[in-house]
Amino acid sequence: MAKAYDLVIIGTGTSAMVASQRTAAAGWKVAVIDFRPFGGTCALRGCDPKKMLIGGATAIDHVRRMRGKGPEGEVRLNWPELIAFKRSFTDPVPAKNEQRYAEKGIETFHGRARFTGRNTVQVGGETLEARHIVIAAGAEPIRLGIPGEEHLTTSEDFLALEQLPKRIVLVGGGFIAAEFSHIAARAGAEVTIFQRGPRMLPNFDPDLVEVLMAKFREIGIDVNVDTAVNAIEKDGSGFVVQATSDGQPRTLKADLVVHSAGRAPALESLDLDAGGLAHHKGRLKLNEFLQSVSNPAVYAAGDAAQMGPPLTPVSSHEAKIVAANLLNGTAQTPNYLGVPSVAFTIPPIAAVGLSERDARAQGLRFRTQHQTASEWFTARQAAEPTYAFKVMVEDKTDRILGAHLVGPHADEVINLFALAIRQGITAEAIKSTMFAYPTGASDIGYML
Ligand SMILES: Cc1cc2nc3c(=O)[nH]c(=O)nc-3n(C[C@H](O)[C@H](O)[C@H](O)COP(=O)(O)OP(=O)(O)OC[C@H]3O[C@@H](n4cnc5c(N)ncnc54)[C@H](O)[C@@H]3O)c2cc1C
Ligand SMILES: NC(=O)c1ccc[n+]([C@@H]2O[C@H](COP(=O)([O-])OP(=O)(O)OC[C@H]3O[C@@H](n4cnc5c(N)ncnc54)[C@H](O)[C@@H]3O)[C@@H](O)[C@H]2O)c1
Repeated sequence: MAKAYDLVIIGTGTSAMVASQRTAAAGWKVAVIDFRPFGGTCALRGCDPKKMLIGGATAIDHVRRMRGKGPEGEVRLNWPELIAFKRSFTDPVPAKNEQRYAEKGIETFHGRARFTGRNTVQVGGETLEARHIVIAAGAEPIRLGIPGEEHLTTSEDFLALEQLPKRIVLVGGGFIAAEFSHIAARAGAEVTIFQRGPRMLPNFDPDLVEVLMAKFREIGIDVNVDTAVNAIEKDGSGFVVQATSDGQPRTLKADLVVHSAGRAPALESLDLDAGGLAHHKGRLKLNEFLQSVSNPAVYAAGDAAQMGPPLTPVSSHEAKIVAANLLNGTAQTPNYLGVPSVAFTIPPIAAVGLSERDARAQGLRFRTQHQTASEWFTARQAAEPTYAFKVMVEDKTDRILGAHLVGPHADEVINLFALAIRQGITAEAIKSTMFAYPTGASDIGYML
């Protein structure tokens, strides 16, 4: 006999938590399913544990930058201690999550879910039948289709390493490669990045990435762009990485090879066809309401939906939209205006709104403030010369079209630009705002 629900959600990450709580609060009978410990990527295997490691590495980096300016003596990162500190946060997450679901009357199932019909999913030996199903299954590392890819360490495994090996190769040059390389280099590893694309961090402003690349060089990260990894071979206790760089073969020995070559919606095991769910090239076909185009009972949110950028605040926003559409009728669409993104390198790089290239491609008329600001107080007091910005303001409306920052506090200051872009606050209004001094935000007036 199938168990009956108003809503079954596949996943227990950010999207699932938000959607389940809102619908349960409205009196719906809700169940969530996960085959991993409850809590999802951000809290257990992504943003939060990563930020804890970045915190340790940042402390080391700050002391090193201040050498000869007060702080004295050698500091080094004790990796096992840092990982233990990270675990003090991550270990309690699954039990806390289970408790939150229980308190809200949301039923929980452990196991891999798959569709067996348009309104049914199976988990373990049980069949759950629901008026609606939300796919909040997140993303997983893409398959590279290269020999030896089974030797790759995932981002999940990297964040749980009890010891940090000496020679580390990162395959790919986006968010994960940038962040992990900055952590590992501060911890004393020899780090090499093989990035297939022509530059690192393609989601960020090229001029600011160029400023940040000086930091990669300074801390000894060997960045190879236009370099694709073709094969990974086992070599004793280590590996040999085979790559092609500008058409030339390249070989490198490593103790650890990390997958940082992209993630895609985790849909493979769901049996989408059994659920009557249209899909194309590994993506669900959804309408603007985040609803399946072929089965209106099913919605998706977060990384599994891949409608907006695969970031935690987007997952949360989409889950709110899905919950509203379920509860009040399908009418709301997600709004991706002013979604900030940060790569937590040390220092961080951040972006919100349009890139300069997209603003030009759209034929917009705007002024650009772009400067390397190593001599500004914010940079000097932190002994961090990596400090630059690019901000575009539309001529006609005085609205901010895009803001791009690299340097101390970029990860926090970008939020003020996000607020301005999303709420339509003009450059003049920001300039007339008083910001506490001396803070990262007190530089904003000079960036406009
Ligand atoms: C290393 C790393 C660092 C990141 N750092 C940041 C950051 O700093 N800031 C930021 O905004 N974003 C960051 N992200 C992205 C962010 O973690 C995701 O966008 C977000 O967690 C997605 O949430 P979600 O609810 O859509 O999916 P998830 O949190 O991934 O939840 C999906 C859940 O579904 C489960 N599941 C999958 N398939 C099935 C199935 N068939 N049956 C049952 N359960 C299933 C999975 O086990 C998982 O627990 C990072 C990602 C990674 C990998
Ligand atoms: N701070 C954050 O917000 C944060 C941090 C980590 C991850 N994430 C999320 O997780 C997702 C995945 O991160 P990611 O860094 O794995 O992917 P990414 O999409 O940021 O970068 C992947 C890069 O790998 C390269 N690549 C692909 N195949 C390759 C190969 N065979 N050899 C060499 N290079 C190859 C691509 O050129 C691409 O630039 C991101 O899209 C992001 O949304 C976010």
